[in-house]
Amino acid sequence: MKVTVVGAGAVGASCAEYIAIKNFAEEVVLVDIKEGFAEGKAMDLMQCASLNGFDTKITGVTNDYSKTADSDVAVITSGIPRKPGMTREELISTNAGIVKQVAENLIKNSPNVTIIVVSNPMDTMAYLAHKATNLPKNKIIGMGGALDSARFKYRLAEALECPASDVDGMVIGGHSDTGMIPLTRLATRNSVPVSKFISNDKLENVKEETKVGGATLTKLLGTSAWYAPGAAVSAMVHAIANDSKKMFPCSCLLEGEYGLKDISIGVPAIIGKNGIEEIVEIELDDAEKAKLNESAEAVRKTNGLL
Ligand SMILES: NC(=O)c1ccc[n+]([C@@H]2O[C@H](COP(=O)([O-])OP(=O)(O)OC[C@H]3O[C@@H](n4cnc5c(N)ncnc54)[C@H](O)[C@@H]3O)[C@@H](O)[C@H]2O)c1
Repeated sequence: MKVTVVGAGAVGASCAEYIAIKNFAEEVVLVDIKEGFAEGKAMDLMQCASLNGFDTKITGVTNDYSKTADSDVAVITSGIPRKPGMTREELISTNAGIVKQVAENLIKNSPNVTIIVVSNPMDTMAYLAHKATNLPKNKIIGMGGALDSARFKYRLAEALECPASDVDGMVIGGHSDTGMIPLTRLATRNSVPVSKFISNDKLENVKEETKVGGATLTKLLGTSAWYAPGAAVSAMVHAIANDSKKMFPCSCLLEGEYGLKDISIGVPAIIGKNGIEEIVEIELDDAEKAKLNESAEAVRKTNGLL
């Protein structure tokens, strides 16, 4: 498998590193617009090969898409991240132009590529990638829910005072501080509803901490996070490479599922060699349905700024 990662910054490089460490891809091409930056990151990462025991070949190029030709998967992380106090939506004016141009360059060189969009505001950037490339809807996946769900599980494990591997949970909806919907009703610890272990107040707190998970880190770091975002993308790339049919909540173009149309937003989907193999429609209660509709309205408002 050949993977292109556009943007060799914090998230792009972390994603390339996790892909290499998992040792399932033949080649990762890092692309950046900053002269020499991707080449430098690729060289640094390749110097980990003998230490971390991987054979994946990582190369870096400055804005040369000919080197990305025939990629199976491309990850778009190019663009600016938020600074403390900013919302993801505020990045649209800079990132929309970058994502559109990058998506067009990618498909010129890899017409059969599956694209994973990471740049924010992610749901709108995934929608834009659909419009810019006209790829089949299963070939463009927005990464948000995989990360938000990992953050949800982290907060659940913290509240339950148990290992994260004991808990399961999912976040759907828009990838924004207000649009995320952590599904506390369905979260479990080894199949037992988490409400058996913690109070409703604590569960409400977990939900709120999850929603501002990115903002909390941005405040601490001065820029947005990269390790968990990189790990979340690499898990999705791995599912495509292995045709694992693993379920991730991710931003999918909806055509009537969940009663929504012409919008890319976070819902559970099966990920395999064809990208989105199937959108899974789970039964939501009335409150969750209302939240999803509200979240979709907010995403549509941001889409209107394109
Ligand atoms: N979806 C998510 O869950 C999630 C999580 C974290 C970050 N993000 C988003 O990912 C993006 C990247 O974040 P980061 O922390 O890696 O930022 P960063 O600044 O560290 O890296 C971005 C890189 O993109 C490059 N770039 C800019 N324009 C480009 C172009 N036209 N072509 C190629 N490269 C270009 C920059 O030179 C830079 O190296 C941001 O928009 C951020 O908000 C999304």
